[in-house]
Amino acid sequence: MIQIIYVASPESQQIHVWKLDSIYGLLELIQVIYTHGQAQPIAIHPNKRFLYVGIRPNFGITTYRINQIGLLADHGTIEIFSSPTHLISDKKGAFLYCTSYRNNTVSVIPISMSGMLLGSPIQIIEGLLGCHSANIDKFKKLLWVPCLKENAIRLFNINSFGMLTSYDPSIIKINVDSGPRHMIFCNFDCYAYVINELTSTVNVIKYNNFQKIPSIVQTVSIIPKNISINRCWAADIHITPNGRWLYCTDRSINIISCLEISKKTKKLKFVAYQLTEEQPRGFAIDYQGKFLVVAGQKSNCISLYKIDSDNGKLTMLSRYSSGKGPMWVSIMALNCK
Ligand SMILES: O=C1O[C@H](COP(=O)(O)O)[C@@H](O)[C@H](O)[C@H]1O
Repeated sequence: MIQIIYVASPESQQIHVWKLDSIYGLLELIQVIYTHGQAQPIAIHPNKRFLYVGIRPNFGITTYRINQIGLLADHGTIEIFSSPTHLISDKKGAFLYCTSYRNNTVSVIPISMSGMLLGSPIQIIEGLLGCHSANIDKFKKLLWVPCLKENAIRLFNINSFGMLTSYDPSIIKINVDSGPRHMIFCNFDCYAYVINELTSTVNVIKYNNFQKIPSIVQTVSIIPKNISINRCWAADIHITPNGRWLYCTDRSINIISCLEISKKTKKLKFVAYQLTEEQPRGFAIDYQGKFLVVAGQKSNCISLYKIDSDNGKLTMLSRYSSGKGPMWVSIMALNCK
């Protein structure tokens, strides 16, 4: 399995394309792209032939064609009306959802059969205060939008035209002053994990396809007990494909924390932490759950770690300079669906 890592660096307006050598635990730089502005959020089409990146200050989304070895070719940029913070496509790759923290909006952008973005958004949901990401659950029917400034997750039905309508209930309240930011879903059961930027905690949420009200079943800190912290500043959250290990970053003390997901209850237990790159805003886990790549927005480097599948511990394998202000990491396996 050949895996390619894409790292967006807004300050140097670059995307660095790395090839993972899983035998020797190394990354090989195979391409550097100069973007049409400060590149931040990345999303990859489910067919793995297109990569989308949000740019600013001239708000836009650039489409790159991905060739058979993972290299990118510019396929044009559409203008959008808000600062892109997060991108995600629906599971069929027919619609792209662009979340804007600064403009409090989620925009719905249609994707053509060929993977090109079809111009202006067909819908813009406004008034989502500090919305930081848009996430689609395992039933592929709901869009979950953590709104940092509302301490809530807004829920939307995704209809067959990709358009959004308020779900009932329309909102999941999170603890006051938490600042929900990013989230991830368990692949095997109806559980969601939300990282809260302002308290560096994770909420475990149980949901169901027919049960209307998702419920918070646990809130756990990602900060080690032996570390005193003046300010919480959590960022990203990801789970290994086997659903056993959950990782989160905090940018104030530059750590990656590992929490174990109980097979039975799906609740979390803090296991270990790893000092890492300075201001680790984005990271990704590879398709086999063996490697983790984290970007340091202030260190201008990325680190490659090996994941110990038995205890979740991380071992640093190698480290690389990767643009200026690297902050988004996406990993794609070239030859697997
Ligand atoms: O995590 C954060 O993200 C927000 C939104 O990112 P942006 O680049 O779209 O503004 C950022 O404003 C905030 O400072 C940071 O903590």
